[in-house]
Amino acid sequence: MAEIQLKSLAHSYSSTPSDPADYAIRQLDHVWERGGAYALLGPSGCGKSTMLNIISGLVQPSEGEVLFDGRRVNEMSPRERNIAQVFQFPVVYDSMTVYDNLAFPLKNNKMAGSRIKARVHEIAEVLEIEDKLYRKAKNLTADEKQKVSMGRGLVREDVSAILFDEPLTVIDPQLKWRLRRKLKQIHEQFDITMVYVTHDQLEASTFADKIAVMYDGQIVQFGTPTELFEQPNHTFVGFFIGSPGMNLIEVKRCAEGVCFGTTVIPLEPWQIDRLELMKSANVKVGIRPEFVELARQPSDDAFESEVLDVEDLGTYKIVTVRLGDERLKVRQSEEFEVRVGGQIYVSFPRQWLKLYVDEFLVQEHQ
Ligand SMILES: Nc1ncnc2c1ncn2[C@@H]1O[C@H](COP(=O)(O)OP(=O)(O)OP(=O)(O)O)[C@@H](O)[C@H]1O
Repeated sequence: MAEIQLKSLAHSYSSTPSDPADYAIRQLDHVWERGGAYALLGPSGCGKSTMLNIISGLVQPSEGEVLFDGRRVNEMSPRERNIAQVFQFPVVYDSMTVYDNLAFPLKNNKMAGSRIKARVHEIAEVLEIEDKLYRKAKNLTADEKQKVSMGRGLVREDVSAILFDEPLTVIDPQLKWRLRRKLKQIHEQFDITMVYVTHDQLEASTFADKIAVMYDGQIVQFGTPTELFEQPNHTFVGFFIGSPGMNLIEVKRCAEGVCFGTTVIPLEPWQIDRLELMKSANVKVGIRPEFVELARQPSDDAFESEVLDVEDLGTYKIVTVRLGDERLKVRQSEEFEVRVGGQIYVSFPRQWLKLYVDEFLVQEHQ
């Protein structure tokens, strides 16, 4: 397994890129550490597959370097890089048995017969396809074929990394959860560098120790699921992670902090200091629905608002309130009694109120 470093990497599918929008990957530096379990999370078209294909060597980056353990691999073929890649749809040899499909990459590497047998059985057991080993792949269901496809990647002990490109798309929803857990277990057992591409936050956080969130060809944040939730570095991370996503309000500077309409939101002194140094007019505040507080009685730091909607989700409620012209989502416990059309008082605990300038988080220590 290897540490994978992307150095000043950028990629455009156009031969004459002239502005940032022509790039599928905008210039970035990133390190996937040796043995880590990572997810690459982002919406359709943000550049996830392009990044994976650059790592595996299927795509040559137009700028920058790919280094495995410090060694440049740009000129190396996928085979020379020794990367296993599992795609969205199964890649199996239909006419071969499951056993032969799994043994194929090992035979290619001239592994001894007895070791091949042991390894194929080990992986088949982990993936729960031992009873299918001597069936022809063409007779398997789509789920089973994808398990074989994953097994073909996992079976190789010597790989630099395993890259998964939305591997559970064809898998039945019931099985998806189990397979995700399985992959995590396999990672713990074999300690291989794994990068898992997905647009599903749940899939990313069950599999990965750290998640790289991609947006518009950039990695906007690389952190643990908790960091992405509690301290989103970019408004996109706030919006994309969480259900519902972060409340984001466009604001203007004013004496005590920032304001929208007649609502003034006080800021911490360090936030005011930082804001003074920044010229941009693109200023937002963000707060997650989980951290907004609601009360039936007024208080000094609460704003009067109207309840627009209550969505009961069984174990909790999502309350929509109107504050000025803004609509905010608030997550409340099932027991919290609230009536549509009623008055309610909203407050924003300071530690959870985030300030964004040009979509990036303003931090105390930058
Ligand atoms: N072979 C190609 N030629 C030209 N443009 C491409 C090619 N492959 C991808 N793109 C473009 O590059 C951008 C990034 O695509 P990419 O497939 O890497 O994103 P993604 O995040 O993996 O999306 P998805 O989840 O839909 O697969 C998109 O605008 C896409 O249209």
